[in-house]
Amino acid sequence: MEGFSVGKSTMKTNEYGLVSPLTYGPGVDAKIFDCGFRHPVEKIEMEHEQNFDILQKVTARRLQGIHMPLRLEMERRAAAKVSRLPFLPSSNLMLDVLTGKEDTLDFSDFLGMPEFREVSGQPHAVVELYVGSTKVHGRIVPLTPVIMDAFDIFKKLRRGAQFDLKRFRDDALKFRMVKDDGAYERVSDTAGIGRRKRTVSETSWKSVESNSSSKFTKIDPIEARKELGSEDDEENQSDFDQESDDDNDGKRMNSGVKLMSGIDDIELETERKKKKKRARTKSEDEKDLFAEDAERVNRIRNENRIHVNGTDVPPPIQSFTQLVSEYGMKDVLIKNAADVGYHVPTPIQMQAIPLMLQRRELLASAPTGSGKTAAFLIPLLHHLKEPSKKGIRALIVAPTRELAAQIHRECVRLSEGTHLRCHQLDHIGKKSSKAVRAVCSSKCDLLVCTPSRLIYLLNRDPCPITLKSVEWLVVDESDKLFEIGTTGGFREQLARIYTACNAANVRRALFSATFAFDVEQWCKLNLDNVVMTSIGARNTAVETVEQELMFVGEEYGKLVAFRNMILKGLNPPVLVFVQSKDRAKELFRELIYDGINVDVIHSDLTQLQRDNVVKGFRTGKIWVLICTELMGRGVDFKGVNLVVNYDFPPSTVAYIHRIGRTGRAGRAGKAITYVTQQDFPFLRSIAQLIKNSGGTVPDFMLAAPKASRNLKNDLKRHAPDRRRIKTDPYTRKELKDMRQKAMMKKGIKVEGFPRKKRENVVSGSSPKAEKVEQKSIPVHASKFKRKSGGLKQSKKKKTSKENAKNKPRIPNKKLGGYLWMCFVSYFG
Ligand SMILES: Nc1ncnc2c1ncn2[C@@H]1O[C@H](COP(=O)(O)OP(=O)(O)OP(=O)(O)O)[C@@H](O)[C@H]1O
Repeated sequence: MEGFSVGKSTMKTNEYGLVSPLTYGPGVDAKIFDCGFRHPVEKIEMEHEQNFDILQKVTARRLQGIHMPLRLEMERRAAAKVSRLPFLPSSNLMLDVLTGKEDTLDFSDFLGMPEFREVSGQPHAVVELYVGSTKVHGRIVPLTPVIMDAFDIFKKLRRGAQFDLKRFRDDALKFRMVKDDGAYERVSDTAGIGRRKRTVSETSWKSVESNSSSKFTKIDPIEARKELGSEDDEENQSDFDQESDDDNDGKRMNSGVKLMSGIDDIELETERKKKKKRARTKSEDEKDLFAEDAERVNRIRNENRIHVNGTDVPPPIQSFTQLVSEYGMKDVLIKNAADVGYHVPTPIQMQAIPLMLQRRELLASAPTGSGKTAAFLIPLLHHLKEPSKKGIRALIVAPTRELAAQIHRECVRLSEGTHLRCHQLDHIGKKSSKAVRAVCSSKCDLLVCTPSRLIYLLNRDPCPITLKSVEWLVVDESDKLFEIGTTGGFREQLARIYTACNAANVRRALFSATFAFDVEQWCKLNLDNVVMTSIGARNTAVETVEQELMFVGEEYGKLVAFRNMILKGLNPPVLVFVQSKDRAKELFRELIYDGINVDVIHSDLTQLQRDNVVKGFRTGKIWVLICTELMGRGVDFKGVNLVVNYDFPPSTVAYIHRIGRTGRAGRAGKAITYVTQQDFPFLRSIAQLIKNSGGTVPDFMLAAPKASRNLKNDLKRHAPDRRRIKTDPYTRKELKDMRQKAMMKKGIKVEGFPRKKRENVVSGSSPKAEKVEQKSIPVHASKFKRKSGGLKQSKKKKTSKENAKNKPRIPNKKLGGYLWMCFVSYFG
């Protein structure tokens, strides 16, 4: 690595000895090109001087990860005399721009066809370019002092390029590249432009006369070739030969001069033509190869339904072993992947892995269960290489603890034998876990966590954790983490984490099964040359799942339908989604006596209880797991056969994720969604989604009215009120509560509901608060309070007369009838 200063900034050359231009000056638009491709990698409009920094940043990034040399093309390339861009291995060359004044700008890389010019009495290879709107000439000079004259530079620059001698005839004449009489003379002297070497053409056409066709001195071509010098030299000049030959042909035709005489000359000519043909086929071959390659890449992408949006996207891989040969990945990682059962990459892995290996920032979306976890873990483990004392270098954020635990498990399996330390931030409290201690003492290379836990640590004073050495920030279920919740949501937490990862070289990758518009916009604005990749159509349900919408009438119809399904025969494991933890508990109480192994998971359970339930479900001890949205995303239970949406999902996105718990990794699965009258306003979008993914949906469902945006947003914020899941008789208290609730909903004022907080006359606090207080206050004080009678007074029994007076009317006959029906059906 060699460092040098260009203009105001200092840059380092990479292994190819390349540095991209830094100093173009305000008002010049520049495009950076990757030489393998013709798409501009970046376009920077340089309006201010600060923009140099942007260009420098972009360039620095490119130098880190790109395996191919960079090219820079002036925006006004059309104005330059270039028909085909020469491949420019510009190591050791720089462009000295001659502005006519004293100031000189330095360029280390440029594109343009050089001409020969006399600069300060010396011949130089010069290119024409623009600085701002001013046309200037740049002199190509060696960057470090080496013995290189203008011709050497010229030769080097024009390798692979067409050189138009006709066009640059004046220059060619000036530097005696052609003869005044029209015949061309080849200049192959490496010592200086003025010295000439006799060439085959020269020796053959020793005497060229404008209007004579007879006076030729015959020269032995073999001798001539000997004179010409080494074979190597000739090879180097092949392009030149070709062009000068072209021109020679033209000249000869024009002037009507016969240039050849004798068999040897003919032989020589045939040989030259053959050579020319060979050279042509070579360049054509190259072109064909490039076209073929592009076609092959497109074919692979089409076959796997890979869509990419971004510049300079590497081709997808087709096998994991390709990673070893093309990216130098350690065998152990490939072996670990094979041990886990990953032999062929899934489409998202095919494209996301090479992107991340090239340190590209990306937003990836692929169907549920398509292997996104490995798609980011494999390149992360490759980048981390081996344990380091720097601290956390890769951070993975996931919305739920269960998902974080799952990612951590997979990470541990894939990193076996690498000695990398992967941890999950799980238990934080007085008794911090081993993982937390490791994280706090920088003995962690890769950390998986939920945002809240990380924020908890970051908010501590003194902060026990640093994210300054994070090189990769991966956000799984990115659209969920971008959600703005009622209490601030994940977005704020994510923003905090994002700003805490402030290393200069940090890269970010966002993954999800669903694409959200705001995430996409954010990525475009904030990520560096982001690539967006998606598999198949965006925001669609996974195709391996058979989907069904079942109309069940009213709320109680759901339980009937579920029991019917059990009677017909259940194919466990089954996941049942309800909208809230209360409803999860209710359904659990209903099903527990039905003779099936059922359990429930929700956020009210302790961590240990949640872990045990998940474990039980994974090991097959639990057949039916009732859960909330908590398990809706990311969690990978192998072989779930059926997903039941007991409560209608709040959005199509939630639906996609919920039903994605089945039909994973190409397996088949089934999803049933119960629809009640109440769900009709939200039915249409999901019905349409099912239809689009090949499912059958009754027409009346497709014709359901469209929900307004407000209604949809409301549904996202608050789950709809649903009747309780219950078949055993209601207690008197429950009945009363239900009646009152129904009346409240209709806007009828009900006395005593919701029950007013009974205030203590003395303290002004509620009895509950008082109880807590009483525990902490001294005995004598509590005695005093009780004696004061505040509480007793409020508990004073009402007379039957008062009760009758206060008894609310029951305007809802329907509800009464329904309750009566429940009562009769249960006891009858
Ligand atoms: N290359 C592969 N070959 C075979 N199986 C794979 C491969 N990659 C991943 N899997 C398996 O596919 C299943 C789903 O993977 P993963 O959990 O990463 O999916 P996902 O795309 O993250 O899903 P979700 O969107 O639901 O989070 C896992 O059981 C995993 O072991």
